[in-house]
Amino acid sequence: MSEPLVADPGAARDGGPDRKAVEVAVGVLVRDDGAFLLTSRPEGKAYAGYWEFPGGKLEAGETVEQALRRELQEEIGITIGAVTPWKVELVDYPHALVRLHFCKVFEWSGELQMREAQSCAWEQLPVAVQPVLPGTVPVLDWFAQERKHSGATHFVAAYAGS
Ligand SMILES: Nc1nc2c([nH]c(=O)n2[C@@H]2O[C@H](COP(=O)(O)OP(=O)(O)OP(=O)(O)O)[C@@H](O)[C@H]2O)c(=O)[nH]1
Repeated sequence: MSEPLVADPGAARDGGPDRKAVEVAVGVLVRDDGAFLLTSRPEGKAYAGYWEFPGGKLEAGETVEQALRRELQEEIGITIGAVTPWKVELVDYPHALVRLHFCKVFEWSGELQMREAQSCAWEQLPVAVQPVLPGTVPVLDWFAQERKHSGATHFVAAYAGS
């Protein structure tokens, strides 16, 4: 009998026995005109300068909704209303295996304040800011499907090296 290629298929799917997925709550804020909010990752974090949807890791004992409320208050200074779970995506980065819980948010109060010195942009498809974080790209595809948008969803920076 041949050896199984994978001793624990579940572990392999999650990136290996030592790689437990980090749960992340991500907020997709959508304005009445359909524009959605992207923020740039602050200096000092992995993928600094890449554009993403605001959010962050769940702390011990938190639900996705609780984490999202806390993160959006901490990072961009707003108090969110109802949270609508949208999609869940597992992304295997060199620095981490993350499970992204994308939630739509249509109501919030307070002025946007970039408390971690990020930049922010209200975007439509195709997204004008770049580079976009790899884990963000599928979200743009989901928007494209919902909105029957064809063509590019974002732009990829040309190689600037010599
Ligand atoms: N917030 C956010 N994180 C994302 C997105 N897409 C994506 O792959 N990620 C990944 O999910 C993880 C979120 O971690 P984070 O660093 O933003 O969370 P955090 O604020 O709790 O971080 P900290 O503990 O370093 O302060 C990162 O590995 C990030 O690369 C996204 O659209 N938004």
